[in-house]
Formats: sequence, structure tokens, C-alpha cells
Amino acid sequence: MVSVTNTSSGASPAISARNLTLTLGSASAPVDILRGIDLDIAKGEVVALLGPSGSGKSSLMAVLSGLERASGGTLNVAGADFAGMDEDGLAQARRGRIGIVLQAFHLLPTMTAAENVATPMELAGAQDAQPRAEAELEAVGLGHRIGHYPTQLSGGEQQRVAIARAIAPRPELIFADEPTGNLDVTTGEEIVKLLFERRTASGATLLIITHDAALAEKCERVLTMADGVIVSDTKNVAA
Ligand SMILES: Nc1ncnc2c1ncn2[C@@H]1O[C@H](COP(=O)(O)OP(=O)(O)OP(=O)(O)O)[C@@H](O)[C@H]1O
Repeated sequence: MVSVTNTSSGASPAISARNLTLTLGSASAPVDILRGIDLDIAKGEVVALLGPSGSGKSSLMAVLSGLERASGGTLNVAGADFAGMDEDGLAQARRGRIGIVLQAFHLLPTMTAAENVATPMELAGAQDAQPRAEAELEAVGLGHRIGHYPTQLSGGEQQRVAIARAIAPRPELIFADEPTGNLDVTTGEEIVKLLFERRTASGATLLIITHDAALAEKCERVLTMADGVIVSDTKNVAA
């Protein structure tokens, strides 16, 4: 891997965080999980987030994606002031702006593939949720599976549905937390290829947590965390 220390600062970043902190646990036993994150991610950047288990990767992603409120600092995501919002505000701000793909798929078992993809768009008020869901399922290679329920689909197929669900609303940002963690190596490689293809088609910014060095090499930029802070930030010249 050819890498250089990152020096870019996008004119209009997709994410801008300053001294971001997250403290959880109880009042008598607080745990400082994020300990001062400063980060700018430019629009359209593809960024890998690495680091040992427990270093705070998922916690950082939860805060940046609006699933968790920061305890301190400033955070602007896709033009919205996330640090100043309560949980309802964050839920509203996430809608349509942010797509999330997790290791464990998190599809709703009582809904078909098409319903899993269309429902979030319907909740956001999209009139064309159904045709968009079907088109995105087609694009991830599941056009023949739109009426199937998650239990009728393989792990790789379920993750394709989750990718379609994340991308169909045309979000500005996609967050993926170890999206291949529950898949075998070959299926995982197919899923990464698909995620990158769909990301390229949409132009969205992508932040992906991974333990896979080969996957990190495919990203333009690699952030490494340790003990609640970012300890390195490099650009992959070859990516
Ligand atoms: N609700 C919580 N209360 C207290 N500590 C927590 C809470 N949630 C997470 N932690 C702690 O925060 C630290 C960071 O966890 P996080 O899941 O963000 O790490 P990670 O780098 O994503 O790890 P992994 O690679 O294992 O998924 C861990 O030490 C974890 O135990």
C-alpha cells in the first residue's frame, strides 16, 4: 500500500467534527469512549475506519450517523448541526441523508425484500418508494427476489437487501459497520464489490468499518483508531 499523511480539507465537508466526545456508563462509573475526535470528511470520499476491538469504531460511527448523541464537541453532518439536536431531531435528520449497513443486516422479518427497502422511503414521504425499491433491488441483483422474506434469503442476499435499503433513498452518506462480518470470504468480496459499485453510482460519501486490510486498501483514505481517538489518517495513493 502506498500511503501519505492526509492533508486535505474539503471546501464543503460531508462530515466535520471537532473535539467530539462520547461518555457512556453510569454517573458513578462513566466510561470515556470517544475522547476528542477532530475529523473532516469531504463529500464523495471513501474512507476506511480501522482499529483494534474496543477502540471506539462503532461508537464513532454511531455518533457520526446520528444513532447516538455526542456528549460534547461540535458535529456537522451533511449540513446539519448534529451536536445541537435531540434524538427526535437526529432521527429526522438521518432520514434520506444517511444510509446505514450493519454486520447483522437488521431486516424486518415480517416484510418482503421490497417492503424492507420501500418502507423507510415511504416514511420519509417519497411517492415513488415502491418503484425505487424495486429498481434498487434489481441493481443489487435481486430483481427475482423482491417478494421474498428475509428467512427465504441467504446471508449474502440479505446483505444485498440491506445495501439496497441504504442506497435507494439516495443518501449523501453511507455508513457500513463490518458489512462482511457475517459472510464467507467469497460472498463478502461480492458484497464489497457491490457496495462500492452502488456507492460510485450514487456519488455518496462512504465510511466503512473493517478489520480487512485488503478492503482498507481499496478506500481512498484510512483512519485508524486506538483508545477512543484517531491515531492515524492516511491517503491511499493507489485507491
Ligand atoms: N453503553 C456502553 N456503556 C459503557 N461502555 C460501552 C458502551 N458501549 C460501548 N462501550 C465500550 O466502548 C468501547 C468502544 O466500543 P466500540 O464498540 O465502539 O468499539 P469497536 O472499535 O467498534 O470494537 P469492535 O471492533 O469489537 O466492534 C468498548 O470498550 C466498549 O466496551
